[in-house]
Amino acid sequence: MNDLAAATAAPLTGAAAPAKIKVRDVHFYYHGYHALKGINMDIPEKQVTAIIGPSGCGKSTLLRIFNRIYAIYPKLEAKGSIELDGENILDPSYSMNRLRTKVGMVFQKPVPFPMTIFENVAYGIRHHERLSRADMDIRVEQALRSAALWDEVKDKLKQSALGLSGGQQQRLCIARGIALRPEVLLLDEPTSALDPIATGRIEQLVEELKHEYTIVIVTHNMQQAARCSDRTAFMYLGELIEFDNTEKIFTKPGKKQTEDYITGRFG
Ligand SMILES: Nc1ncnc2c1ncn2[C@@H]1O[C@H](COP(=O)(O)OP(=O)(O)OP(=O)(O)O)[C@@H](O)[C@H]1O
Repeated sequence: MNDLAAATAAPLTGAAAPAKIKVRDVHFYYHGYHALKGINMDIPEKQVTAIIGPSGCGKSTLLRIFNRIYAIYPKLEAKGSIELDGENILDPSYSMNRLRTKVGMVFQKPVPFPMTIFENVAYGIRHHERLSRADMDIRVEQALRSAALWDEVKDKLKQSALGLSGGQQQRLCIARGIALRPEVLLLDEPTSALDPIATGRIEQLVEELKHEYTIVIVTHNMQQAARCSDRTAFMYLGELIEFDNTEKIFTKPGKKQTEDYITGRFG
């Protein structure tokens, strides 16, 4: 195969992993404001994809489309298609309930519910499934273990989640997301409210979770993207400028705008 044929045959990701999510010509409008302009990308399965770029470039908007959270607000509109395992999640016939079980989301600021640690995790499960008490205990323990929080909370499951530290609260929110057994985990600046030790713990957790989940993380922190992602997408003014292996983006970016951003010349 010559170079041109090889390049044509290669998936958009250029990565070995198959695409879990295929984004095709996605545009997004906030009351007419054109916030995303024709995004095309393949998010590889069971890898970590980081989205970076200056403030206001559309990172969070793109992430939020992956679970259609914008649909709860009137007059916000997405065009194009986002295929999750081959089905377009932007199609209104794709049920929100189904999407919630497949795609979990963790926000910038951990917001535990004002209830016990156990109930924080069990609450979402009850919405989707009927489990016996024993099965629920097992599910909650599994989720807390996966979020690397079990050992710290196993003796105080009946205490309020509001008494946990910020880093523990964020891991609890991750446990809450994992409890529904999603396939994709969206993390919107999950460590920006945390100290360096708690941040390190979450980054380590992301590294562990990627063996089971497809992870997309929005971060302002370029070192974080470099440390914990396999692929990095650089966005600017609503456009996807470059999307490649993280190492390449940070050592040999293909576009000048990417280079200017990662070398701190703007942003
Ligand atoms: N609810 C909204 N209504 C109107 N415009 C919005 C709304 N949310 C975001 N925008 C605009 O859409 C653009 C993209 O915003 P978005 O929050 O996705 O950027 P971002 O890259 O995540 O920024 P940051 O890094 O500051 O969080 C910005 O110009 C922003 O002002």
